[in-house]
Amino acid sequence: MKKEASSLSELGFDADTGAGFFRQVPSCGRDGELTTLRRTERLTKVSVIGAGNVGMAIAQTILTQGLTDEIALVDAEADRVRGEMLDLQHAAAFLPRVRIAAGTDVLGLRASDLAIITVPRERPAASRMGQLRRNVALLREVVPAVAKGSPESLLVVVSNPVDVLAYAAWKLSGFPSSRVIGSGTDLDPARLRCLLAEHLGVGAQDVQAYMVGEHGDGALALWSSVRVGGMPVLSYLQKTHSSFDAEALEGIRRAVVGGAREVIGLKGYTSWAIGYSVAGLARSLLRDQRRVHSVSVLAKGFVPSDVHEVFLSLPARLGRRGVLGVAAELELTGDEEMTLRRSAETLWGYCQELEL
Ligand SMILES: NC(=O)c1ccc[n+]([C@@H]2O[C@H](COP(=O)([O-])OP(=O)(O)OC[C@H]3O[C@@H](n4cnc5c(N)ncnc54)[C@H](O)[C@@H]3O)[C@@H](O)[C@H]2O)c1
Repeated sequence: MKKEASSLSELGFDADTGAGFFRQVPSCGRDGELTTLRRTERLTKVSVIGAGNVGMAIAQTILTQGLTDEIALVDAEADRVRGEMLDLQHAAAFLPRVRIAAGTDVLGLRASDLAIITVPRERPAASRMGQLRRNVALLREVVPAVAKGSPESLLVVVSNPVDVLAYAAWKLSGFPSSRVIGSGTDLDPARLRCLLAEHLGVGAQDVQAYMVGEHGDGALALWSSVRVGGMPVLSYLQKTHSSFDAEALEGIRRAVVGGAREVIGLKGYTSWAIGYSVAGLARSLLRDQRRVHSVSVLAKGFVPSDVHEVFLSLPARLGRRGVLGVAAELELTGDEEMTLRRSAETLWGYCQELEL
């Protein structure tokens, strides 16, 4: 495919960066000399590895929310990633200045503050373990390269199965666990919040709800955390709904965790909601917001289990240095505690088989 120029220097103009267009201020270094900038002047860089449906939804949400000065896209498909870069650059013309670059080589990535992993493509496999081995084989290429080029970076893993892949990324990066996060169940309560917001006639942002555990079918709703304006929603539903029981709650939970499957069945993939979820994580991390998100973190010592080193979603405080803390106590029923323990043990089985 014929490539059009993406910069004036590609059309034969000297690289200028405004040197002649503006008069130089004596005390200020030349544009482009980013390595000489003091720490307080340094720009923020987010890298997105995998410029598919999910990677691009994340990149565009981060762009429109003004969370970074630079976005680097990496994808194995050269035309696709260049097309996405150009499209996003044109979109950026409507927004405050952000540099957008793209390439096919993860090894070319340098000095990211946050690297977001959304590879590979989800493809059916004969078994869950088969799929895991295939995905981990790819992470073996990608993660060490990211860690080499951006040794101080925070790492957010979005690829599924996210809990096991976050564990793999932690092992393969050699980073402290506080700098490796799986997007986990941050997204999972979105549908619960939408359903409750509609039922109660409020905005979904006013519905506070957390889910924990394994992302997907095994996610547990922390019912006691579901509140609107500080009011407990569960006791309200109990009072107003005649056949309200554990089964009704499980029905809601299943509808919530099945939400993504329904979207995939209808449009082939999910993108917008995960885009907003991960942009929210990026904001908390890069802007040191110290907000609490339910994300996949090293759960050692935090879940009722003897097994070690699994990544599971728990409410965690996120800031510029990554995971700053994990919920010390969860209000779980005996059954929920059992489910969490079972998830931890199953995930640990997979992690051990991967021999990382
Ligand atoms: N955690 C969550 O809540 C959540 C939600 C949605 C999707 N996902 C996961 O996100 C992942 C991506 O989904 P998608 O719909 O964007 O898939 P996609 O196929 O649209 O995008 C994947 C991209 O990865 C690229 N890629 C593959 N191998 C590569 C390599 N070696 N180097 C660089 N790029 C490579 C492909 O070219 C493709 O563009 C899947 O694992 C999916 O399950 C997670």
